[in-house]
Amino acid sequence: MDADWLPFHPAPVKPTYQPPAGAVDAHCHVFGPGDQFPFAPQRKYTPCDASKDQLWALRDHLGFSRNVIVQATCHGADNRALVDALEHSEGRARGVATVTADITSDELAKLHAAGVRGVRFNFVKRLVDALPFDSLGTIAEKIKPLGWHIVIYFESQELPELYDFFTSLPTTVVVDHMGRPDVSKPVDGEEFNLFVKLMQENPNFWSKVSCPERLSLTGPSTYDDVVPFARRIVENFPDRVLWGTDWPHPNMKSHMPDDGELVNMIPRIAVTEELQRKLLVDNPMRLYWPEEWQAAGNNTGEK
Ligand SMILES: O=C(O)c1cc(C(=O)O)oc(=O)c1
Repeated sequence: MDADWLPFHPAPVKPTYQPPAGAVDAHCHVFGPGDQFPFAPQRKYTPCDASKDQLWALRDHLGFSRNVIVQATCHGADNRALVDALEHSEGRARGVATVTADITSDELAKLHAAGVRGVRFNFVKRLVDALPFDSLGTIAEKIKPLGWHIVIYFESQELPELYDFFTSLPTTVVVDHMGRPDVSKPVDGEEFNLFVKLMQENPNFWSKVSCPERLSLTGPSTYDDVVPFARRIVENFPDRVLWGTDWPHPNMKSHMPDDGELVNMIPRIAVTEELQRKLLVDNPMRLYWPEEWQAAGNNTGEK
């Protein structure tokens, strides 16, 4: 692991906020273990191991029922650690993979059988060698028949340039971490308004209201400065938001968040029980477990 790597919190508090039954942690990762699932040669960081069993223990401790595991860039397009976790989740985890443009329909079918429902593309320059413009179009066409969605990770200052490209994507698109707003800027200022416009004018766009620990400038005691940004998204787009811990919090340099305290923030960003239920249960179930959601008598609605 890198010399300056901060490992995840060893003993998060038991949250005082109790999530609704069936809550989904819709953004988390597994790392390795490296001796079983080696990290990618082209990775930009070498993390600590963070295994599936440690993830399940955290899920139970926090009062959650399910996980959506997102392929971390340190594993590149080698999805073996992700697939292994999904296959040992007893149906309680779905995945978002990273694939290359030459992926075959057989390989996609295998990922689907394991529980993958989306592909992730990274536009954060410190995490990748090249931005995935060319491959994204090809891959989008390949995944469309499977009903998968695209997850994109980018930083707010890049959005003006990427806007037209993103809005041309043909599937449901999920944005990681609210498009990483600069929370020192006004919540109703030009920069965040552009992200709100993206969500407003493109009903196929969803947002994760995650990662206060990455975005906050005021720091870990309350992450107060992130709350108005997350609330604005939750209240304007209650049916298109997801929440996740981001465990094991790759590349945190300033501090390591307590995952229990992150859960305690949820009622501050989704302030009614109805908003909390949509954020933590209805929305992730519709997107990741639609058959089960429908079989239980719910409407799958617009994805
Ligand atoms: O900001 C990050 O460093 C980061 C990295 C990764 C990854 O390496 O996959 O995923 C995240 O959600 C966030």
